[in-house]
Amino acid sequence: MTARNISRFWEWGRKIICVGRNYADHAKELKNAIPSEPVLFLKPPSAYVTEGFPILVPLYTNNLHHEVELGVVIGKAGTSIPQSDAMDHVAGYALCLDMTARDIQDECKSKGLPWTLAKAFNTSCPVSEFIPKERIRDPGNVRLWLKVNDQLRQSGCTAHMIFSIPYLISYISEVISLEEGDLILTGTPKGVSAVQEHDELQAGIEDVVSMRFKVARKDH
Ligand SMILES: O=C([O-])CC(=O)C(=O)O
Ligand SMILES: [Mg+2]
Repeated sequence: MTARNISRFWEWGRKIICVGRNYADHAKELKNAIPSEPVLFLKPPSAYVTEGFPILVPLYTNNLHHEVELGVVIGKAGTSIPQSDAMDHVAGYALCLDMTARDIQDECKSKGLPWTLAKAFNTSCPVSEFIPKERIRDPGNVRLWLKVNDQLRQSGCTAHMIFSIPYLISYISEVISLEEGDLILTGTPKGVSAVQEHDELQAGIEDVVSMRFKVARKDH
């Protein structure tokens, strides 16, 4: 058996831990309160999709949104990681989309139900190629952007995260042990909007990476 390569972390079957409402401008656009503690939810590894494959719109939504986010790939396992050691547990990054069935999420919110159907469906986590840690010197200060059919929809800077990457690693690992190959999605800045079948999404991290995905309707 060949050694597993972290640059294909999405094939490892590890956890995807997502942080919600980590940018005040996005919390505001959806009329949510600014959180005093991180809001967490999970996606299963079956949510991964890589370039060359389409993002599939679930049959039960009429309002699928894009959310561009910086993903942090864990390279060293840990529990109760202190903030001061947190960056030693990072192998690298990936640009990610947290695809969200907004109509279903709104329904879940109003009924007090979990967001699984809104956030965790197949292809709900498109990812870029793996970005080795050295290629982003300051992950707390990079610009993320997303275009739909060449129109800029999201442009935000990770400097505006409410909770920093070291804080998130420490906070999450207190509750959920982190393992090599896990991915943390750090939340989206403002500008989320609906996508339709045949749309093309392009997203990037300035000077570091860009990626492209088509949207397709799931077959019955
Ligand atoms: O659905 C939401 O608004 C929460 C979320 O994932 C984010 O803020 O990135
Ligand atoms: Mg999100």
